[in-house]
Amino acid sequence: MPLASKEIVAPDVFWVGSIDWSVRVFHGYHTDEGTSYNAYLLMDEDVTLIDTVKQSFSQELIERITQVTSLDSVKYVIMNHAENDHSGALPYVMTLLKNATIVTNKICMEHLLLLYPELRHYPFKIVNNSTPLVLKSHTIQFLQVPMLHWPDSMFSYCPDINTLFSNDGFGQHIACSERFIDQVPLQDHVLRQMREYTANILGPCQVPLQHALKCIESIQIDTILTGHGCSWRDASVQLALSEYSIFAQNKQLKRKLSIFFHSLSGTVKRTAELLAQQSPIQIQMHDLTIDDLTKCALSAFDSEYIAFGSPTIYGQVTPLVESTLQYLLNLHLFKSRKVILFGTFSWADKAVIDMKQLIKNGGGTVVSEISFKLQMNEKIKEQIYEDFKLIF
Ligand SMILES: Cc1cc2nc3c(=O)[nH]c(=O)nc-3n(C[C@H](O)[C@H](O)[C@H](O)COP(=O)(O)O)c2cc1C
Repeated sequence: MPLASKEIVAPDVFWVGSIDWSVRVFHGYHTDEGTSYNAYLLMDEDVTLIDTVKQSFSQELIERITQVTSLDSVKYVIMNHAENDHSGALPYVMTLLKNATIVTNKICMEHLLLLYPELRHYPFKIVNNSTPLVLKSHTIQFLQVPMLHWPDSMFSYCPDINTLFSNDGFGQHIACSERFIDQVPLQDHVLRQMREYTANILGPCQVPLQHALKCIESIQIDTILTGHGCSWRDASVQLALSEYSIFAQNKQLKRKLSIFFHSLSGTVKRTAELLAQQSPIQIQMHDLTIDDLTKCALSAFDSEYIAFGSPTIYGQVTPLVESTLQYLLNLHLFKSRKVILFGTFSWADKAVIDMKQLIKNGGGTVVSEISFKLQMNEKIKEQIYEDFKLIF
């Protein structure tokens, strides 16, 4: 059966990826809506496969390729990044693509050979920004975008069709039957998923992102074909670029307060609710016993204000608060944010002290500390009121 025509995603380019409808956790990231592993086949006399899929979808990838062309006609397999969601199928695929050479950068080749030693039996062609791959009727240029989000990450760009193969760049974890954002009824939803992906995967990558945007600013892009989720074409290309540009400059911050708390018997929870009541700005509330880290990162992503609350338990902040706080710190999500800490104790406050230390180590700015013994009183309420007058 030939591949459906909707899988022609750019002139001479077929989508040959896989949709993972049921994956819900992806290296710790909660993929509530599944994801896709997008691979592409560029039809030329020198047929070129761009990226592969997760190992469990290897056979599906082969079937899709054979719906378009013979396996023997594939001459190159470009690997833009070595992580297993893009490379897992590569060892199997190479056993069947008898005439193919793996095309990638030096770091990516090193990663691939460490992950899959059997690949040493196949030819590699090492490329960089100044060594394009010249096919019979197309040229592919390579743009190294290190740390977006691994040191080996690169974009491939085909100027003949103004198409950027962006791998993890501009992606989102969504499983859907549409290939482009303009085919999806709720485009805001795709943007939200892209922000969630950005917060959780690219959080610490603002500088590499600035570099990547600089690399592509002078090239004509009609289509961005991503490694996950929906791709971008025509007018939506600008939307994708402007989303990334906003994040690269940390301009996504809004007047919003994200409150994260853990409460064993309700005191900290009641305090969180009081903060929400007093706040003159939009609130997002996260009970850490319910909300996962992925959602917490998305919430913090565009919040100018972040509040964390914990009781002192066994002489310290609770592990749940500590790990969430550390996760957000690792993703640089305290950068330029104002932080409010609140906690309760029975005999010696330590939770607020611990949280403050963590935030100080991570370069955040604490603007208010609220700590009280067992029960909130009028004096504490007054402090919150006064602090909020100054903060907001
Ligand atoms: C298992 C347990 C351990 C606790 N350990 C401490 C502690 O080490 N130091 C302290 O001052 N209070 C300790 N407390 C008291 C709590 O910090 C206090 O009751 C707090 O107000 C509880 O907040 P919550 O109602 O939001 O859970 C402990 C309470 C529990 C239940």
